[in-house]
Amino acid sequence: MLHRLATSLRRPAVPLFAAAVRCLSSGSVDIKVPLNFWAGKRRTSQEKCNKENVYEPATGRVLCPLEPCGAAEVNQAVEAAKSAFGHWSKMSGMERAKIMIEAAHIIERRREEIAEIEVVNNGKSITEARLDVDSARLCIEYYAALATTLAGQHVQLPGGSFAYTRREPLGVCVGIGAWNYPFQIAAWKSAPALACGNSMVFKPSPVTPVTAVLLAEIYAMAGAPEGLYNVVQGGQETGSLLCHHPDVAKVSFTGSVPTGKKIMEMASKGVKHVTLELGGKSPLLIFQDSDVENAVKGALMANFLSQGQVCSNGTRVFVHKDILPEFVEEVVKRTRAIEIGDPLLESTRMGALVSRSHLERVLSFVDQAKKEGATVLCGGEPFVPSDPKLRGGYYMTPCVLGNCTDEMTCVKEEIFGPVMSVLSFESEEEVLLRANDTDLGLAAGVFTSDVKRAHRVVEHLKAGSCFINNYNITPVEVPFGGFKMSGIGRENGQVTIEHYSQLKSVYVEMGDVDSLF
Ligand SMILES: NC(=O)c1ccc[n+]([C@@H]2O[C@H](COP(=O)([O-])OP(=O)(O)OC[C@H]3O[C@@H](n4cnc5c(N)ncnc54)[C@H](O)[C@@H]3O)[C@@H](O)[C@H]2O)c1
Ligand SMILES: C[N+](C)(C)CCCC=O
Repeated sequence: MLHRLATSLRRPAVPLFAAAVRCLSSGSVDIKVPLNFWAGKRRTSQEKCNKENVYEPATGRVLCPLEPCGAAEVNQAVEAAKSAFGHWSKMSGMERAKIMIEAAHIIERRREEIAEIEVVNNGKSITEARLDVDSARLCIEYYAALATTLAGQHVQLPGGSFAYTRREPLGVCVGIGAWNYPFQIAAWKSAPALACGNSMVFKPSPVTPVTAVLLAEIYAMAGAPEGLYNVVQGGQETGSLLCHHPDVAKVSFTGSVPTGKKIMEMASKGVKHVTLELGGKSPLLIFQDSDVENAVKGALMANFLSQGQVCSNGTRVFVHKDILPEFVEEVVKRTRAIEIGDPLLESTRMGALVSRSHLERVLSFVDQAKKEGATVLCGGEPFVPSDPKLRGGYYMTPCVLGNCTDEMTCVKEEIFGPVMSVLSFESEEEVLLRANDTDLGLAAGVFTSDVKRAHRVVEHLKAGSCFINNYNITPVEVPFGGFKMSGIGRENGQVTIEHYSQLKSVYVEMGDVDSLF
């Protein structure tokens, strides 16, 4: 039975999964239910350390306290996952798929409610949050379908002997998420893990702890065994307990490069499998033969989704010098027109950044850019909406920086906010060298109407996800992940099955043992 999230409010209390109608408004939600979940139930943590508040970015109000899990709770969650693994891993792919498809149906029916809660906790616009929920659902549907196809190989050997391979699950997998796509990340990790027969303990970012628990309730409602997908809340201490836990077989992490390195180090102690989805500073190359209207739209998609807090963002926008004035005029015009404000309103296109400290960090990058000689072509200022209830929210105007050079901090470092740096280039050879001059390699894009140039350029770009004449589209059928320091492993697509399973080879002798001894 679903818990009632929310909401002793200034308005009537609303059960989370009450009805598929719009029910929340910014500034009206208090979360009163526990956010940890294991062995089929929401749980309160007994841990006394590291308590912190969870905020609503749109208003700056406290939503709830975060109750982090300590060693005792982490052990209970892992124990629950171990127990579920025993049962789940023995089910057929068809049986697992049935439950996952049911979970996807629940998500489809509850789309609006899940999206609203995501907005309240994350600050992104409701329009984007709905698309994130759709991506989560599609991912679960996709891996449910793949679960039914998991199979091994038969290999004929001399004398009638043979071998076969079995694709087996890893065991208890840990997922650790970032705050920019809380529900989507939880689904992108759990769907392939569960499809392969694993169980999962997921730790969301302490900044956005709310919607991963909804996913736990959804899997439970769909008929998953108790303990199949569990949620423990907390920050680095809880994450570290999970990474070191001897009963954990794999850690799948989404977050920053520095934390990713620590995760890999911790996992290496137990020789655990890792997937690392890390940061980026991706280039977008716009050639003189581009359709400029589409290139401008692509640059906006590459920079301003989720208030610019997207790992794959193409924040280094290289524009051929012949079309630079035309491009800049149009991109600035459209950036100025982006409607900022209450993320729960349909008309809003940019909501609030995730936290006060993150907003200040992003604004400090704009100040630094000015000091280093970049020109602010628009935005880059704190924004205070006229609605009094939003005055404490974490808003800024989306920013386009001109006159940028490769050495500037804004061009070198991941800002993770709505700040686009525009650079000029003259030749394909030159721009490729500059585009690849980074330790990161998550994504890259190219706009051109020359099909040969498009493929030639993509071949030379050192990035895991490349876009031709579009940007930041991530269909769940297509693998997603980074080159270089942007990560290890992939999410989505068929290949991810290999990252959540292991092969067993079985040799079968049909004759006598031919012993050398
Ligand atoms: N490649 C991708 O798919 C992808 C997607 C989203 C975000 N990101 C990256 O994530 C970053 C922003 O997210 P963030 O600020 O939440 O990242 P972060 O690295 O600060 O935190 C990510 C998660 O790791 C946990 N964590 C922190 N220290 C830990 C430790 N020592 N042991 C175990 N867990 C620990 C955090 O609590 C959080 O859940 C950006 O760099 C962005 O590019 C990457
Ligand atoms: C769906 N997006 C916008 C491509 C985001 C992918 C996940 C990275 O932060």
